[in-house]
Amino acid sequence: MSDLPGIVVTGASGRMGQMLMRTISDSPRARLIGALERPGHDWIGQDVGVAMGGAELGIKVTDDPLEAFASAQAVIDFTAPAATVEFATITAQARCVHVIGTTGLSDSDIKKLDAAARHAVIVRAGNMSLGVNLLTQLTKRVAAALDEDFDIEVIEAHHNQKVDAPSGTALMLGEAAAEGRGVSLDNVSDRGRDGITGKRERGHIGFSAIRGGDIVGEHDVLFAAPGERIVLRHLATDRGIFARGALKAALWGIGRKPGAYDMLDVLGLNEN
Ligand SMILES: NC(=O)C1=CN([C@@H]2O[C@H](COP(=O)(O)OP(=O)(O)OC[C@H]3O[C@@H](n4cnc5c(N)ncnc54)[C@H](OP(=O)(O)O)[C@@H]3O)[C@@H](O)[C@H]2O)C=CC1
Ligand SMILES: O=C(O)C1=N[C@H](C(=O)O)C[C@H](O)C1
Repeated sequence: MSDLPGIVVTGASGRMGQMLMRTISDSPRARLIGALERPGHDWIGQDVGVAMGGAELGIKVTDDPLEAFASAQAVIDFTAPAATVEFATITAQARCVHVIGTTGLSDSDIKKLDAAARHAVIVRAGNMSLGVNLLTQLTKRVAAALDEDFDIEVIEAHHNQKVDAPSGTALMLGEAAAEGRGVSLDNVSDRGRDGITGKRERGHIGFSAIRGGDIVGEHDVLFAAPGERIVLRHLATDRGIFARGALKAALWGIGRKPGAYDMLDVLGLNEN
């Protein structure tokens, strides 16, 4: 039996679930030991390799998180807010690393995750790619360097199956811009403009969301002033960037002290 760290993937049949399982199975540094789906899903009881249309992997998809997490060193979770909050109480009991890519979490969900992080390592980010995490640092620096003559707008585009808006990444970029300006995003955020909205307020940070086709994920941070514009842009063309980031986070978290971490910690980009 291999002594590589054992990893469980939740939301196994999802776009990210399948990408994660392929990434882990191909990695020389980790092994896939479990795959979880919701009760009643067609994949329950099937071999996960076969369910994905490939060769047998010797792992049956389960709907029992307690059983699946018991022997895992890490759980990688890209599902939905209610599921992620439920899983966090179980990963905390099992003392395994919980890597969370799920977006659309409410403030109250995040409070519950922070409570679980008192007992277990949680690494959470709305985007696990190196490029976006670097872009948050650039956004913060540009926002700090410019005054409020520059209106900041975050524009994102995603596939037509995405259920939350603004995207987790757009919110990370908005937070970074607000931090650079020394303000709280909650006080300056403009979301979902429609109708007679009145003029744009100086100092506010706007968000716009496009949904269509199979767009993997595109984000612009626009700094617009009279006579000039700066655009910081990230284009994701392959979900492998998120899966590789999540696996890196899982391996980084093993053996670390309990706490709430993000990808800046994992990538060594944290300036604080
Ligand atoms: N942080 C990052 O880098 C990234 C984050 N994401 C985020 O990850 C999440 C998933 O995205 P994506 O893979 O595209 O979405 P999908 O809808 O393709 O996959 C989500 C999966 O989770 C499953 N699921 C939901 N609830 C449960 C549950 N209680 N138990 C087990 N499985 C459950 C769903 O099952 P069912 O279909 O039956 O509901 C589905 O298979 C989203 O929040 C997205 O924004 C995505 C890409 C990158
Ligand atoms: O749902 C997606 O697909 C993505 N979600 C994340 C987000 O909300 O920012 C990350 C990435 O953009 C893809």
